[in-house]
Amino acid sequence: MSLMRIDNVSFGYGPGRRVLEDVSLEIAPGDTIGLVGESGSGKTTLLRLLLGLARPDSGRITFEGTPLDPRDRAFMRRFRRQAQVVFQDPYSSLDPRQKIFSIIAEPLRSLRVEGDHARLVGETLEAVGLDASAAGRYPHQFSGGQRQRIAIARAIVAGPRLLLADEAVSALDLTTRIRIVELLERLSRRMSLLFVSHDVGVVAALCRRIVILEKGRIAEAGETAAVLANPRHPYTQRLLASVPRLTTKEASS
Ligand SMILES: Nc1ncnc2c1ncn2[C@@H]1O[C@H](COP(=O)(O)OP(=O)(O)OP(=O)(O)O)[C@@H](O)[C@H]1O
Repeated sequence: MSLMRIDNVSFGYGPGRRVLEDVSLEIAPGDTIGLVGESGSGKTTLLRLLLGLARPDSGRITFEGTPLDPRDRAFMRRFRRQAQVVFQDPYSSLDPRQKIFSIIAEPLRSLRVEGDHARLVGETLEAVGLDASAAGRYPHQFSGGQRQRIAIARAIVAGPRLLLADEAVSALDLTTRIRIVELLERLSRRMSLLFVSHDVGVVAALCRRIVILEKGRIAEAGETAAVLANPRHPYTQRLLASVPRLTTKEASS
């Protein structure tokens, strides 16, 4: 069974222009999918719908076969434990007044996860490449890349099956970006990953499948290597032509 499905979803922020039009997408357990498109193509909007933060005007979104319904609080709490998100900006996404322990443990508290939170936070910090002692410090004591590791730790601490990443490496310098992509690659071996990006190169390095969004519609989708080797849609061809050199998985490892 698929982990998450979007069937024929359309959405607009108000009457008038549609932001997403007849979008269908299936996320299987273990999938790594790159969602690519120019600014304004609707990537973040699709992510918001997937998280249940907005509801489609038409079509259906299901998680493990159950339709997402923000009014069903018990289901949404179970769903939030299974699907977590990392945003672009590691500076604004962490509360500067809270210690790292409190930031990472927040989903454990709000999702009422049982168990030893201190142990879980320590293990998760180590899983993202930070020392467990980081728990006692504040966000300003860390670099941008380290903050993004902290944001990733908060997203994975409750053991989600799906990680959604919205431009999660775009704000980082090149070396840090490669390290965080490597971390996401490692994590993707134990959870599904939907990686939203305008950077085809990073998607080529990280994602087995690629979905290309153009003005709210899926222009092309398939195995990343096949789509990039033989782009059929003119939009994909243009997008690829604008990428001077792709960073392939081999080249970055
Ligand atoms: N809250 C909102 N209210 C009204 N329109 C919005 C809202 N959020 C986004 N839009 C519009 O919806 C369209 C899609 O925006 P969205 O942020 O989903 O695109 P995106 O592909 O993620 O872009 P970017 O790469 O720049 O983040 C844009 O035209 C945008 O102006």
